[in-house]
Amino acid sequence: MKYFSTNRQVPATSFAHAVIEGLAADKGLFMPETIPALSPDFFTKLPSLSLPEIGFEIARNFVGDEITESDLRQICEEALNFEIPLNELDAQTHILELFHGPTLAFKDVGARFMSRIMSHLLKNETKKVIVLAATSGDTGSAVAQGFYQVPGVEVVVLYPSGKVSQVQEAQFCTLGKNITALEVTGTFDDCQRLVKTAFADTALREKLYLTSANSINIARLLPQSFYYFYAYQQFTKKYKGPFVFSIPSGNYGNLTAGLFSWKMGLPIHHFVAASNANDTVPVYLETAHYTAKPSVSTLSSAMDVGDPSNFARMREIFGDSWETMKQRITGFRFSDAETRKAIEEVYKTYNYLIDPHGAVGYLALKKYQKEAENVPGVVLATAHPVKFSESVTEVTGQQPPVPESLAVLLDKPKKSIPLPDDYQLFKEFLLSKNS
Ligand SMILES: N[C@@H](CCOP(=O)(O)O)C(=O)O
Repeated sequence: MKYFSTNRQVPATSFAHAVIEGLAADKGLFMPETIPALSPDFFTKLPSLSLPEIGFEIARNFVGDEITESDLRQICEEALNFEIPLNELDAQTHILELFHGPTLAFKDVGARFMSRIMSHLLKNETKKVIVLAATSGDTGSAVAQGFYQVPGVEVVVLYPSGKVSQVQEAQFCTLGKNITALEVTGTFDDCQRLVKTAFADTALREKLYLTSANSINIARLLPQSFYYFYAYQQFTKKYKGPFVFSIPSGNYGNLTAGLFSWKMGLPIHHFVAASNANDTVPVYLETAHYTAKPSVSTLSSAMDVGDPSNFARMREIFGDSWETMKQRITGFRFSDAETRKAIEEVYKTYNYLIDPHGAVGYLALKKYQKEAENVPGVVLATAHPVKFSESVTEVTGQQPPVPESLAVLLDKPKKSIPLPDDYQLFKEFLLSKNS
């Protein structure tokens, strides 16, 4: 399988090269030349496959012979070693709990898979690799955890100062060793821009071995498709007929991974893109105009993205046709006041604590069911409520229990380096890592 850049200014390349490069030199995102339709045989055996087996069956189509089957199987087994239960609130409302991994967010799936793939591909590399991750909260935690103490790898996490939760900050600012957190004066989009500028800086890349751990990296994105199959498997054990996925969206990696699953043949009826005030994609779906805008701070802060990277991949999937995209995806936006009300409603109706991102997903599902079609839906619950304890407790009066592993981090001193939103300063910092 070859991978091309969405900007089409560089030649198509191998899986290994696309993963190690992260972002193409022309600032495009790597896409597989085809998204293969999975065989009827795969769908026949899907009901009895475990999550790691699903991961292996999917990944082998994208990896080809660049990693042996036994190594790929082992990577899937190690990376996907936690539960992703589908919780039924009622027949119309299902919650896919993606937050049972080590950092309590859906990013654990992608980051654990990617860190193992990268370690495998780089096992004979002698140069130090610098993994860059821009984060609005969850990616930083999962990537830091995934690469912590991996020999030969330095992780640099850029996050917007004051715009992530206390728990998220503790997860990537207390580890030390090969993990450095840069606290940027700016927004997530500023962090993402700094990272993308570094990738396009050929002089810098001649000196440093850089790669990306955001969903711009195909090895971070691909595993996010695994759980759509897993959710489908669980859902269809009990229900027949069409259902939709409602996806809390920021950088749109999660929704793009869902589109990959659909292209691979998973019968997903429709996608609901659930957004907060950072509604660039819902506005596009309504108007056919994509206009990146500065992100604004909201309660669902991990989704505070004004210029989502994966929109370039979404465009590719739909052949740049707005009409076709809009037939498959409906976008909604919700305010913080609505999000708070949804957290309260879910708690009072179902005795279930949902975090602000899941709450936006819940709202979008309910709106879709009311305004478009009343089919059952699966909301992707992207983060554990304890990661957003402040708002969940304030609204419900219930404090989500703090797992022991997290309590330990919360007691540790925060280590971060302040960084103005200035590319030259960022570059100097990166160069200093080379010494
Ligand atoms: N919501 C993200 C922002 C980065 O998204 P990614 O999926 O591209 O890594 C976060 O929590 O950091």
